[in-house]
Amino acid sequence: MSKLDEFALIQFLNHKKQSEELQQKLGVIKGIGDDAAVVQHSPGSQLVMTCDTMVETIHFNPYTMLDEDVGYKALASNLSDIAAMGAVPKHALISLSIPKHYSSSRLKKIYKGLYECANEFEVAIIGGDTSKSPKHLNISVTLTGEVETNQALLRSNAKVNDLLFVTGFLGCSAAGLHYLLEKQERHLTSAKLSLDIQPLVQAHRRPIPQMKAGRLLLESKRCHSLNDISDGLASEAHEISEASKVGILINEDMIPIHPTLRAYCDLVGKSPLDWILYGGEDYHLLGTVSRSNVEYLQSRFQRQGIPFFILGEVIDQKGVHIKDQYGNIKKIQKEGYNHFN
Ligand SMILES: Nc1ncnc2c1ncn2[C@@H]1O[C@H](COP(=O)(O)OP(=O)(O)O)[C@@H](O)[C@H]1O
Ligand SMILES: Cc1ncc(C[n+]2csc(CCOP(=O)(O)OP(=O)(O)O)c2C)c(N)n1
Ligand SMILES: [Mg+2]
Ligand SMILES: [Mg+2]
Ligand SMILES: [Mg+2]
Repeated sequence: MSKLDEFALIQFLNHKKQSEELQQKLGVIKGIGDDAAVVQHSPGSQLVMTCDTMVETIHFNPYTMLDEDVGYKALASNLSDIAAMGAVPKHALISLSIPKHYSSSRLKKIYKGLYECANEFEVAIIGGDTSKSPKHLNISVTLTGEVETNQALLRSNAKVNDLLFVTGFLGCSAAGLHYLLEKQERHLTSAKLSLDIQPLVQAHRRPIPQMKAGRLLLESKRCHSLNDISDGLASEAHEISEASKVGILINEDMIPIHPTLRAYCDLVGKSPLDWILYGGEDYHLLGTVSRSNVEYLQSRFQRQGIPFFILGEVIDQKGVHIKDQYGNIKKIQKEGYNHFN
């Protein structure tokens, strides 16, 4: 038996299992292979659909997350995929599998966090499903969104000579996770955290889906490709590179490093670059834009108070490459968070 690999498995499960005709007949504009699917809806708009799961022990445990955070992040991670299409979120269905030992007060806390996120980003929770689980809690969210016809921002449109941008600091969530796993204290509240660690833990527990940035990018009509960062910069850059059949060159000197991340890395002897490239769960948007449109987008983002960092470019040599401070270029592998690895 060969070993499981997440990306190979998804490819295998879905490779030519349905005819193009059937998908076309059912209005599929973009099926498997992006942050969300796009299907024909009404004349002016298309429906966007995504689902993501959080599993206790894999995505969270009592040392890393409070119950409210689990609910909040389960929806926030789905919102991030809707943002990565440039779409507006609409309706959500929640599926819960609950082990016997969970109390109703814990579930109420999970739902408190879930509704907090839903109300903040104007998502209607319209249903779901509930079952018992043998051991661990599992929360799955299916989220819909709406986008103007044929305007969804795909991974597959990056053009050689584009510049690569990101909408915020990376690596903070992975550093926050590292801190929480080392600390080994159950249900650690934010009030008990020192100020210098709070931004990292907050980035891990309460990621902010980049809804405004996604819409700004779509409405500007100047963004070529877009992806959200759930598995790390390296992995998501590879996804753009593969889908667009181009290469990506990241300039190490241009990668923004949050001062709190730098300070924490100095303290624990870790490299910020490792967490930035391979950590994941940042939920910022990574995309490409032609050089002539960078200034325009930079000023639009600045006016909205949203970060917009240029960190590389699109090249015609396949793969993802990184240039260090001495000008040396090396290839980076598609590593990062991969279930089963
Ligand atoms: N079990 C599955 N069956 C069918 N499609 C899947 C399955 N798991 C993932 N996919 C599809 O594979 C693509 C990649 O999924 P994923 O890596 O989870 O994306 P993301 O990181 O944006 O959430 C998406 O288009 C998703 O819908
Ligand atoms: C206890 C614990 N261990 C490890 C992690 C790290 N982790 C788990 S899943 C994941 C990647 C994101 O989740 P995934 O299910 O791959 O989401 P998707 O890419 O489908 O959006 C990371 C970095 C964590 N969040 N919690
Ligand atoms: Mg995604
Ligand atoms: Mg997913
Ligand atoms: Mg993933």
